[in-house]
Amino acid sequence: LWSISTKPSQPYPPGPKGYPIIGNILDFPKDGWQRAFTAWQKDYGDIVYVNLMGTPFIIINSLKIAEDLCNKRAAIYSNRQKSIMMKELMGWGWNVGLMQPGPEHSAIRKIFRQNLGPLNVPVYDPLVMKETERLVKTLHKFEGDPFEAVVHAVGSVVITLGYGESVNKAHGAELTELNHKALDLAIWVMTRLWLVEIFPSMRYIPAWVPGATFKRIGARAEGMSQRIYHWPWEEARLRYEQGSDDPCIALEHMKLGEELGTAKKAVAVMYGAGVDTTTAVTLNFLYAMMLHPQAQKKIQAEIDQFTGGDRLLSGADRSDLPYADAAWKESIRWHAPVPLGTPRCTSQSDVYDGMYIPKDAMLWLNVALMLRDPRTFESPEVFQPERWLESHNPLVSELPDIQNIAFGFGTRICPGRYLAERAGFAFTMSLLAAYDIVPTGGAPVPDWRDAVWVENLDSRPLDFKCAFVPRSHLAAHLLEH
Ligand code: HEM
Repeated sequence: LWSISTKPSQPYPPGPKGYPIIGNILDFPKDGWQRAFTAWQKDYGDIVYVNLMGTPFIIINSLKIAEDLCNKRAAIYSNRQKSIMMKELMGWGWNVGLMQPGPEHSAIRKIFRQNLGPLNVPVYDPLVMKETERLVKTLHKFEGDPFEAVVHAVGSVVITLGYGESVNKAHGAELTELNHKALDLAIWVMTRLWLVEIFPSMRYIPAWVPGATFKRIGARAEGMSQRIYHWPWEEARLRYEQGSDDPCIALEHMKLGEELGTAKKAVAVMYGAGVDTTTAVTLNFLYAMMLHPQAQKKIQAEIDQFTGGDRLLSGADRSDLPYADAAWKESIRWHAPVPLGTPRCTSQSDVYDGMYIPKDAMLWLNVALMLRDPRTFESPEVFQPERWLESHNPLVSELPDIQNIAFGFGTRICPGRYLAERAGFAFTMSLLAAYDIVPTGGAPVPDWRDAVWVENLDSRPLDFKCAFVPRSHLAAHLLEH
């Protein structure tokens, strides 16, 4: 009776048929969600509905629909999932990425706008360049997976920016390890279905009850998430009280003595939200370079002509390097660093194009598909920086802004996007200024059609290895000084 009386008058969006009660549980992929969602687009179209034991999932496969819902109807489509597992049991409630819109979310976004907005981010160039130089030196004649070196560079920028250089020096390595352990667990939890989300009263089951593994996972995660939240802030506060003047976002707010709780939440989320993502975008670019030596050569020629080949590149140089700028954009388009964005949730029911979207539906934005959509990009599977240059593509002004897709939409768009792009550009272009990026052991360049990436919330090349072969005196010169 309940099901008949609550049946909407409009149809749900199309999707796999499913079964009574369990819905589409049997159709739903255990992993590789982005690939499965993309395959469903062929069968069901740009908006797909699946029901997982009462939890509705809406999958958006087109940029126009994503913009219509997340930008034009932001009041309905800007919530996050009310995850009992993540927020209550695992202690991530302080994480702005999981908060519902409201005064606290807006106050934290304001802190990000002030500190990570496009006008302020260039202020951090000296810090970014210090880490760029260290990265270039670390990778001198290196052969293998550059992941560790890149994570270290991005992590140092983010921790120093948030808590100051002395906290990074003293605790950076430990903080990095803690964040990675906590995030690995959080991502594992977020990409699985938990019965406690469907039957919320299960959260009161004591942890010792056989089968209550979710409670034991929650307790383990809570210890880590609370330590990420409190410990580095307390370290920064200690230094502030001892009279340190180590510039960072935490210290600025301590000096002002206001919004401390809000600033603490803003700074605490920066590592988790910013490091793996910025590392992914940097590695994806290096991978694209290894697979496309012609594009690599063109960037290097442009850099050499601009700098004379004797200095590193910063974000400030981007406007003077049109081909490098185009290649950077193209690498984000070619492989989305966060292929499914961060899922949203509807705050109320809605009707879109005659289709019924229920309240509390989870909205998955298939960003990777939007960036390779043949309706928007010609030959989307081909890595082609020229598509972003007016000299080669007279229709360039009709292409969408890559930032407004890869970094999300509307009021929840990534607040770290300017920092991520500025640091990523400096790292990658400086590496190209110093090195040729080639396969290890003199192997031939693999066919780009065989490129594979890790399928996770953020996505980087799978089993990536390359060699950094000095191509100028730049790296040797840096190592001497
Ligand atoms: C290439 C690097 C990055 C990518 C691809 C990326 C991507 C994203 C995406 C797709 C979202 C979800 C947006 C939405 O729901 O529409 C997001 C949210 C977020 N990002 Fe980033 N991000 C990156 C780097 C960073 C950095 C460096 C920081 C901070 C230092 C950061 C902080 C955040 C925060 C706090 C949120 C949550 C915003 C909210 O829910 O209101 N991100 N990011």
